Amino acid sequence: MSSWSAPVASGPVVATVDLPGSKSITNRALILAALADGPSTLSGTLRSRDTDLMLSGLATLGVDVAPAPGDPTTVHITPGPLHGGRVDCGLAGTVMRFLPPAAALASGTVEFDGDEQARSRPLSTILDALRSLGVQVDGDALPFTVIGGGAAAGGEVTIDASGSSQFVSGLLLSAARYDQGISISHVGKPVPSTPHVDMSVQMVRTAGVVVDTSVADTWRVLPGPISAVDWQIEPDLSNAAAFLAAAAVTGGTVTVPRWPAVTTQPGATFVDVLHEMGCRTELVDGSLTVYGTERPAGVALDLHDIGELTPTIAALCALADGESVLSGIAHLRGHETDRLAALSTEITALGGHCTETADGLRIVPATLHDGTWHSYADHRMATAGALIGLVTPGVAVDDIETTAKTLPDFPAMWSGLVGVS
Ligand SMILES: O=C(O)C1=C[C@@H](OP(=O)(O)O)[C@@H](O)[C@H](O)C1
Ligand SMILES: C=C(OP(=O)(O)O)C(=O)O
Repeated sequence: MSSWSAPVASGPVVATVDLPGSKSITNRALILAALADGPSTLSGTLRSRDTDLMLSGLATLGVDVAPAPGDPTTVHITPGPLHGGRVDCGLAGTVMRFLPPAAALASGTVEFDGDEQARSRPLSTILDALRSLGVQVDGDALPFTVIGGGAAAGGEVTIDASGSSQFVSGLLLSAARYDQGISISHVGKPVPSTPHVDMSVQMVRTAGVVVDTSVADTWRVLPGPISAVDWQIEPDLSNAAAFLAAAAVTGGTVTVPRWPAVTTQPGATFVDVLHEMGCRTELVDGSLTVYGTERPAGVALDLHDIGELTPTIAALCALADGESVLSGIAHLRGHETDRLAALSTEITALGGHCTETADGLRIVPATLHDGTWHSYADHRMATAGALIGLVTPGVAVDDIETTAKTLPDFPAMWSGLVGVS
């Protein structure tokens, strides 16, 4: 496994970083385009491991996927009759949870598998939901099989989506194409990452689908066509977080252009986190600029809605000038890796104090030292290690290549922050 010496900033980082498309928006747009009533074009498409797995999965099932010559971020999607095939989900939650409800509409058997590490990610909630909606599914985790009958009944289903918002989103995205639509009711502890559910609702509505959300924790999707839409994908604001954090830990200035004025991306909330830590931000002409302080302040934050930002925020907390408590994120144990265990192990190994609580982390800053930061095949663990290494000489991040899950250019972009090419 590779070892990447994290670049060290010799002073405040001053940079402008233009981020590629959002993983979450790209993979939703791809499902909707594949099930639409005509061809669609995606512009600003993220091309990364997670989104390329979605493109390949759809192509395997009979969708015509055509990147524009010379511009891989413009992708033409022409729906076709779906048939059976083998889908590799890698470690992508959006592929393993969004594609099975679409596969249920195929004529044929669709076999799903993924990385070894993906086999322990929670899936039974959505597979049980499909079974109760009239779909034949063998298995409760990867690998599993969906035996598509060319159509699916749909109807009402009650699920406990407290383990992942993606269970709700996966059903929402394909629901209109089920004979009776799907009415999803959630019963259990609160659904995490609700901005991601809002993103799904907003995008299916943009595609002309009727969704009734007037009852709390219930999403009633009426049956009907999904309209073809030419999707313009926003930059990935969750990937932006690590770069903005570079300003926070070096007292620098980082600007991200094309920052959407209105968005459902949870990454937008990172601005509030930075304010809480003592940074200043400014949105001018569509560009967001963060002005860092010398040392961010410790914080007490409930991250239930923005769990995917936790590795970046935890790294900031390890470099802060006071204790932090991050809560509401028990579900992160089912992310790419058990992120609570991984963060506490790695921060502690570099001399910090980070302990797991029942639903989060307690981080007491200490002077960090050199050492190896392990990534656990988790892109956001890798970027968190890079952030700590930016101000801690001698940090080597193993498997930095895992950032290709959502940002293949991360090592070069990060080195660019300190002027190393
Ligand atoms: O729907 C999505 O695009 C996502 C939903 C969230 O999943 P969880 O609700 O499982 O945290 C988030 O963490 C993930 O990175 C992307
Ligand atoms: C949790 C994440 O990914 P996934 O879509 O694989 O769940 C993430 O990107 O932080």
